[in-house]
Amino acid sequence: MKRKIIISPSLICADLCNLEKEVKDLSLAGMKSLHVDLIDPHFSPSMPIGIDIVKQLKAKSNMDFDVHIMSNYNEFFIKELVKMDISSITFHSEATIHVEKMLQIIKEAGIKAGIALAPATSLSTIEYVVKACDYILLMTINPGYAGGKSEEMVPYAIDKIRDCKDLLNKIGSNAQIIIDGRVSFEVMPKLIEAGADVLVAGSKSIFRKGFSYLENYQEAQNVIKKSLGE
Ligand SMILES: O=C(CO)[C@H](O)[C@H](O)COP(=O)(O)O
Repeated sequence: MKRKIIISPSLICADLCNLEKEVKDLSLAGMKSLHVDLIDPHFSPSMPIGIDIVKQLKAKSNMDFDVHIMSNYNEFFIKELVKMDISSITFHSEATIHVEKMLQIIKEAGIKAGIALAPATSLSTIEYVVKACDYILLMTINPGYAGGKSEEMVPYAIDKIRDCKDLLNKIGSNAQIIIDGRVSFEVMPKLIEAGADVLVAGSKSIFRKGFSYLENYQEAQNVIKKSLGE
């Protein structure tokens, strides 16, 4: 089957004062997926987006909302999100005692489920539950802030993606690998070669300054096509 790479722009990189217009513009540029971070203060004091904003935006958009919970209150957020028309929900294993229970609540609602890992978290923590996952989200920066002010992707990001792909192959899992954090046009080919399926696009690609969303998305598509040898 032909390999497909999805670009999922990260909502926290958009103009937060104009979210409805921003989501519309991203959709008009041709993107189908939207990465939505729900962050509590344990992960980042910035807390850019709350549950009511997600609810209102979803009611106005046909994009596939790929929600990434960065919170210690997973059960609360998951139970709210499953009432909405959300496409996928990922939550952090580091912040969850009952990982299987969370996966079960999401799957029973007919929503795709994934586990997210902060850069320093070992892949061994997901080994026994990978089969129940549709996604594994690998954070390639330490969670919290978009914008690429100082921090670059962690240096072991590519090795970790390769190791994750090997683990999925070993277990016979079709889970897709989502990469989140400082995904630039320059690094995309390496991410794709290592096994990434979904690229969360932020300040260094879709939200790159000086270009429209359409121009940035077209560039991303060109990079993807080249990387896949199309
Ligand atoms: O999860 C995130 C921050 O915690 C963001 O999705 C991610 O950082 C995207 O923005 P950038 O590409 O600018 O890093």
